[in-house]
Amino acid sequence: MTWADHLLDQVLTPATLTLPQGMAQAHLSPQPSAAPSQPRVFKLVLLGSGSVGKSSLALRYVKNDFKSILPTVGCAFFTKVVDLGTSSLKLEIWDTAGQEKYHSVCHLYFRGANAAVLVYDITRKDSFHKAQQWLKDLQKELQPGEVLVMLVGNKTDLSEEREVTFEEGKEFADSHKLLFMETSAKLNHQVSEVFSAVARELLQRDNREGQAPRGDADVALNERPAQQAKCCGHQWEPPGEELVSHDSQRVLCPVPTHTI
Ligand SMILES: Nc1nc2c(ncn2[C@@H]2O[C@H](COP(=O)(O)OP(=O)(O)OP(=O)(O)O)[C@@H](O)[C@H]2O)c(=O)[nH]1
Repeated sequence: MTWADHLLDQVLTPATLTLPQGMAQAHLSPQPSAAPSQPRVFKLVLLGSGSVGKSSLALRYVKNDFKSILPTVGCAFFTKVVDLGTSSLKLEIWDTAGQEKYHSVCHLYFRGANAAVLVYDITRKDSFHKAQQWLKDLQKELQPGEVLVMLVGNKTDLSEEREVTFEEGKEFADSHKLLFMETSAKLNHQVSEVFSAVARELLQRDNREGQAPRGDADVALNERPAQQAKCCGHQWEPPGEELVSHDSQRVLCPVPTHTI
């Protein structure tokens, strides 16, 4: 049995969906669209190799914290309301597992995304190449322009070990019309700027195109066509009973490994 099969087995067993204590459960019945007074909701997915700092960026942004985190299994889920002055929106941040053994599972999470942040570690060339591979995967599975993509080179505090120059990152981003920034989750350098830039661009696009956002995670997971995905020979459907959604909380979905 491969790791992906093993993970899917866990996903298909509702008993494994242990919810962190003290968190309310939100049932996955279809939700009405957000009322006009509610902030618009956008789904952002973090993609990239293992250990590049995806969870650390999310944790820094949502909780302004930096600490040792176990590798993500499956996906972790955060929400944050972003105040952009004249308007605000709610970002649902899906933090995917970067280890290669979870690669096929991660594809399940970028369905329905409004934005993807491709993260690499500036001290690891291989992670830069992997971010490029993720872009190809996104292009294969999504319509052009369907998802806003930002490239992020993390760990600028380790600049003496740098293997990817700023110019290389910028050049790749420009040639593919991606937003680009370098960050340090450790030093809290440019982290909120990444998410704010994505949020601002999403709002502008949404206003420009007059397109309704896809709604919150609960709704997204109940959209049958998006929900059904073939992976490793399985026809996969999320358990569908429960998903915890709490502002500024990290929730593991669907297979819990650790909570923050
Ligand atoms: N020096 C430095 N270390 C960082 C930074 N961001 C993350 N790290 C460290 O890099 C390691 C991996 O960080 P994670 O946030 O777990 O990486 P990830 O991409 O979520 O990893 P997976 O869950 O395996 O996909 C941890 O030891 C972090 O403390 C950073 O900006 N600078």
